[in-house]
Amino acid sequence: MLIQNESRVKEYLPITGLADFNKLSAKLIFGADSPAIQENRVATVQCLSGTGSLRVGGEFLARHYHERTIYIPQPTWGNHPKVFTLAGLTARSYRYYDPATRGLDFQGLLEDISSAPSGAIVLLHACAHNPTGVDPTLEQWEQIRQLMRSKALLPFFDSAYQGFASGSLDKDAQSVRMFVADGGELLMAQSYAKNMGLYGERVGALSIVCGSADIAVKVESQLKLVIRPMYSNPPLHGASIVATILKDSAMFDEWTLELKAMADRIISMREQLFNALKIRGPSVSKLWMFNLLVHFLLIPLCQSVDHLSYHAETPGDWSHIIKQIGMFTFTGLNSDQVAFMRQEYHIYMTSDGRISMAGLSSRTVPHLADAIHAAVT
Ligand SMILES: Cc1ncc(COP(=O)(O)O)c(CNOCC(=O)O)c1O
Repeated sequence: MLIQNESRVKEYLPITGLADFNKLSAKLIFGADSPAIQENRVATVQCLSGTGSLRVGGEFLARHYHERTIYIPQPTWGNHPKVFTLAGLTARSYRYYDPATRGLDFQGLLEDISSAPSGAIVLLHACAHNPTGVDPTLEQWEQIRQLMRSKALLPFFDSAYQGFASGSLDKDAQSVRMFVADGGELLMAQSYAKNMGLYGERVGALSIVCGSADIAVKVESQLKLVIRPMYSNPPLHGASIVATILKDSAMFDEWTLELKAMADRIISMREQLFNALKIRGPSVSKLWMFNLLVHFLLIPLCQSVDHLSYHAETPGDWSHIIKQIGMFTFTGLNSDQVAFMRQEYHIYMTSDGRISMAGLSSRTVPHLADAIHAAVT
């Protein structure tokens, strides 16, 4: 890979990073025709990957924004609460995942965001929610946008998987672009760790969409005052790789093809795992049978019993595996079942039952399906 500006290979970058990289990153997420970019209302700084972008954004808000509370989805990426708390914000959660359906708790989300104080900050995963793999539909995103704008809540988008979820860079940015299109403000953290495979290069960007070009200039200068004493200026190499690819149409096209192939492979792993589990029969544990008995026999007999909030002890029909999207799947396996699979099948996943679909192959799917089936029956 020929890195442009060879003569600058080891020189410091400015505090805000590689200018080409910043412009191209904003274009990638907001779209080339974004009104915010055309009106120069976007302040973008290169940061140390997604984590660094979130932290710089958090520190900026703690210093300059009137509300210090940030609402974070429950569950979320494990590092989010610490990043924002250490930046000086107060992290609170909003309901996001429904264990019973292994889908979005949309009602709970709306209720919790509605009860946030006016002006509060709300963290939103742009696509491929980590760890659940559950994303709102476009209609639900529109409802979220209307609610947030009506309460003057400040969106802080986190995009660590653009293009990796659906295979389309534009599709995976739709949620963000809906908010930018309404002319409101937002913060946007971008990571190239996954979608460019640049994990260790620590390449990311923070963009703040402002109300005017004049405010964007002021915001950029305040961002420099956050960055300078934190890490002074960002690394050159990774940002040069990204800028070189985004600038060159042939390389960009090659990248989008590779990205789609990676996303399609993950989607195919989901289908293969779902089919492998389906042919192994229903995941019906004894406890699950007992619950069914209680639910359909005993409860109707004693009407006074409140409707038990019924949670399947096991994930049921597994369709959530193909409904969820992106790198991770929230299987619905509990910590005992995860421990069983570790001990008996040497399969390792986080204790909350999250698996990385990228780690699967056609060869390993049958072994995983055997282990899951043994764990839930
Ligand atoms: C939602 C989200 N935001 C931000 C980030 C930060 O990524 P980075 O700082 O590497 O760009 C990540 C990376 N997570 O890593 C995979 C895992 O959960 O084990 C992320 O998932």
